[in-house]
Amino acid sequence: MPHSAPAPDTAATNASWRALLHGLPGVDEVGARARAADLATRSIKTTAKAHAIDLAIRMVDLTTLEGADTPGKVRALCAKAAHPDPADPSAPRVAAVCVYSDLVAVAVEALDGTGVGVASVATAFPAGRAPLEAKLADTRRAVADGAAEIDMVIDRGAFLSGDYRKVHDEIAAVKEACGPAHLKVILETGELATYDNVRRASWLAIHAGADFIKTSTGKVAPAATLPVTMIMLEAVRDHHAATGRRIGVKPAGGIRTTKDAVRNLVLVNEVAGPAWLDPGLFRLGASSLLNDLLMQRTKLSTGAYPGPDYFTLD
Ligand SMILES: O=C[C@H](O)COP(=O)(O)O
Repeated sequence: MPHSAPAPDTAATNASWRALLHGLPGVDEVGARARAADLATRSIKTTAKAHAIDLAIRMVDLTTLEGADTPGKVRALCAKAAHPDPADPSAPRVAAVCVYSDLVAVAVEALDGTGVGVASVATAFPAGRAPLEAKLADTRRAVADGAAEIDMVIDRGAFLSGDYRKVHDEIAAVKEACGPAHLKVILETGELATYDNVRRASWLAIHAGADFIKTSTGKVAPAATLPVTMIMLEAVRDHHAATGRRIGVKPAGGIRTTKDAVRNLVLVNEVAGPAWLDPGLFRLGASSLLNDLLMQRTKLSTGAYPGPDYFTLD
């Protein structure tokens, strides 16, 4: 059954948003967990695995979002993003480096000419508790400093109170402030309580102008679980079927191993379809996944794991 419906017009009342979102089909929670678990057991052949690892590397948003981040740490991360394996130039670069907005200019300079994008979290990440004007100023600053992608958080308090119009209008305002930059909308699914809410928030974000929907900030558990990513993939699949427009998906938070990455790729292929097996439509937000992908890549090509100090720390 399609999980999409025509969006209300821009003047829609909160009641009409509520009627539409609560009119979406409910998620069978047990069935969703079982399907995601079943897909997670699929194995892939060695040749496909080499391809999957390189694709996963190209999909990584290499992330550092710590209070202790420094320009030096961001420059080191950028060097790694552009040349993940200095001993093997065939290793692909990652999609983007993701940093706080005050470090965007540092990342933009460090990545100039590399083809790696700069993404910035914004809108009072991770809690999103600030007046809209502050969120818009944060967004505009990141874009002015050169961020090509903005990762915003939704107002979970408003969403859980049923104030869907507020959530929608805030996303739409941030989208406008983004100008040419792509907008990823973080749902923080670990705070949304139910899979039905994950589906509703996905739908709301898509209709408010999201270019990507993203699971989590990485600061709240559970983060990017397979059932949640599956529900979000269903939403973008159904939106595409209804409108012809493709929205991207970004699981983020707790994705640490090649096995995690491959499971996500299987899910993408099976649920949204092969068109989404592209960094333009699927990203893996992760601070410490890249090293494992590089280790497994080296193992596949040489037959042996590199030593523990071979790759620089994520
Ligand atoms: O957006 C990405 C997340 O903040 C990264 O979370 P992680 O440190 O669990 O990989």
